[in-house]
Amino acid sequence: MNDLVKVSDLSIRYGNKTAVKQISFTLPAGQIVGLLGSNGAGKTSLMQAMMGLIPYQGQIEILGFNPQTQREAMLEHVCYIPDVAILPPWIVVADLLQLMCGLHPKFKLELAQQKLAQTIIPLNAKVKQLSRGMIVQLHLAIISAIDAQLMILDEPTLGLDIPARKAFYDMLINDWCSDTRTVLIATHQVDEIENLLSNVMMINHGQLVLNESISHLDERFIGVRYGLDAAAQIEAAAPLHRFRQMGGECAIFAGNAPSNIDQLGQTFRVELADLFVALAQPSMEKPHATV
Ligand SMILES: Nc1ncnc2c1ncn2[C@@H]1O[C@H](COP(=O)(O)OP(=O)(O)OP(=O)(O)O)[C@@H](O)[C@H]1O
Repeated sequence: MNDLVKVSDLSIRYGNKTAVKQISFTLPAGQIVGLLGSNGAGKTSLMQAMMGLIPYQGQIEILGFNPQTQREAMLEHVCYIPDVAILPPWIVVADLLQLMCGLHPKFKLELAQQKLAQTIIPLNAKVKQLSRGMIVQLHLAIISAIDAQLMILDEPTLGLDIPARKAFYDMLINDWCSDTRTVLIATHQVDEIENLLSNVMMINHGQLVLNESISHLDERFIGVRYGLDAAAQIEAAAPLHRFRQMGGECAIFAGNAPSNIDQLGQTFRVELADLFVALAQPSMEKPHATV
């Protein structure tokens, strides 16, 4: 498989603080990968290291380039957007497009203009005169006109309302993603991206606690809603996580579900948000959850 990203044994330190601890993973082409983790888990640090913006220990290869020593060449094929919801309010749309030509070598001005022509955004408007939804459309026109192979988005929909967030992801998937491109998205909005992702990575306290394709999650994790009569058996089977939902007790198992789980209660597919909570618990001991 064609791996666009290879990370091995990556650690990131800020003084005495270790933000990312010896993580390894690869990202093949054609994936939409969600990078999930609690506040301070290490998502931004990982992305910044991948972009060669901060020092790190270990190996990172982005499209065959070393981000530390070959950053300029790497950036011709990669697009990193720390926060797409922020554009300078004073800038005129047409000038922004021109600015982008200087900022990214693979920015296709004509393509961005075509995309904008499909919206009601006037080229002579200032960003501050646009509605939030229009600003999202402007961002999307810019992003989808970047002919990169790897897109790295850090909290792309921060501050946007629900329709604008949905529009952002719809257009990202429809207009930018392809079999040869991969996008890595760090977000806290687990629910809204669950159905878009091909893969999910979860970081907890700088460690990679999950790296899995969405299609395989069902094979690895199962949930069960159970009554009081089954509580002792569920507890004895050491679930990864237990929680209450709609007045019922629920448990999540990771590969160690009791063989008679169907008889203990009603089984269900584990949602990413619940898995996230399960794997992001303060306890670092997760005997059944392996990457
Ligand atoms: N420049 C810095 N100097 C010192 N410590 C830092 C610096 N940047 C990040 N950290 C620390 O590294 C850890 C990881 O931070 P990081 O920003 O990568 O997390 P994150 O997962 O992106 O968090 P959030 O979801 O809150 O944005 C945190 O403990 C943070 O305090």
